[in-house]
Amino acid sequence: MTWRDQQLPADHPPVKSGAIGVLLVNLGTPDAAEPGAVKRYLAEFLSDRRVVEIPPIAWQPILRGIILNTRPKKSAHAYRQVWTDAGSPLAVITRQQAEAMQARLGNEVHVDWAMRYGTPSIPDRLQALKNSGCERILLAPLYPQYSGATTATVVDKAADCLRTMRWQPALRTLPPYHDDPAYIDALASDLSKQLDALDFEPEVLLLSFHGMPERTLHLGDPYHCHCQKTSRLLQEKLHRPGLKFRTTFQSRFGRAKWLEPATDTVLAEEAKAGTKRLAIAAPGFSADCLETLEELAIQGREQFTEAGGEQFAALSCLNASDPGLAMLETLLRRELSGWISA
Ligand SMILES: C=CC1=C(C)c2cc3[nH]c(cc4nc(cc5[nH]c(cc1n2)c(C)c5CCC(=O)O)C(CCC(=O)O)=C4C)c(C)c3C=C
Ligand SMILES: [Fe+2]
Ligand SMILES: [Fe+2]
Repeated sequence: MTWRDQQLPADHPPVKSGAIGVLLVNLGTPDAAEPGAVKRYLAEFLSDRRVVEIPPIAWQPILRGIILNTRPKKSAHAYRQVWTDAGSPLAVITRQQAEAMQARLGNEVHVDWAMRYGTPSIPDRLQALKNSGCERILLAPLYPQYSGATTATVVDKAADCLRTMRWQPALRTLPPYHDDPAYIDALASDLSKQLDALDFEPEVLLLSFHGMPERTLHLGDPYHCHCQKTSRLLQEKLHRPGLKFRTTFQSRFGRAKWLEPATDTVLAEEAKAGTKRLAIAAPGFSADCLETLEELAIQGREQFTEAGGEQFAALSCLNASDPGLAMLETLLRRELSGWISA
């Protein structure tokens, strides 16, 4: 019997110790493609002050009075276009990534996954890792480019959860990896393969990142710079002299000015300027989701072809592809060094 066991009351749950946990986290998604579930998800997501930086006294009446009464129906329709038998693509792919990391990293670590908004929640999975004996946890927000609205809010949520624990696990976080050679190489190899497999040769490749209010750039958020750097490094690595690259920002939300140029504007602009063949990739998304499968692959195609474009392809995200998983393993092992054997 160890010293610690001796301190526990007889009815205390068993305490295992010394394990290492990894928690992969992505943005979150509704539990079902129906308005009620979308409303619950949007209420949590859009109430996060890291996401909408308007004082709650001004924002909450707009959110509760207008947005949550109109957007869920429209968004649920969009979700239905991409929903799978196993659920929302973002959750399905994140789970696949976690299962693959468990197989690659072996029994020395427990790998789990969570969603920042919706389920499975960060507190729920952090507590589960702790209950399974993890005294050290690597928190991995799956956002290559840092922003307050994504990476930071994951860390905030984990910290809120740790605040409730008497006996906290030690926490490490995965840094942004927008310029990491492992990430750029994985994207270049995966996108090259997809480009070579197309039945047409694109004249233009759009690199579309999720947008943010432009104001966040002036307030010092590095997101825009991280996106531009990823884009530059990826173009260099892909090395396709005949291909024109453009970096754009998608998914504008609300009335404020967002980062430009906007993906939908550029799609129409390119087609009107005579581009007939175009491909689009979304390097900032580690998993395909509503924003890539519906907004880019479905709406983007319509925007391009209605403006005169002829051939269009939306390329997949890294998802659970071999290059994507190898990259994730490299990044995680680097952060786990000293915690697990090499
Ligand atoms: C890659 C990073 C993301 C950033 C940065 C980001 C910022 C951001 N998003 C909204 C509003 C919405 N985003 C929505 C969906 C969504 N956003 C991201 C990623 C980033 N968002 C992902 C991966 C997804 C897809 C989720 C899924 O279920 O597949 C939505 C919901 C859908 C809809 O109703 O359109 C909203 C709303 C804001 C305001 C914002 C600003 C900082
Ligand atoms: Fe978003
Ligand atoms: Fe969208």
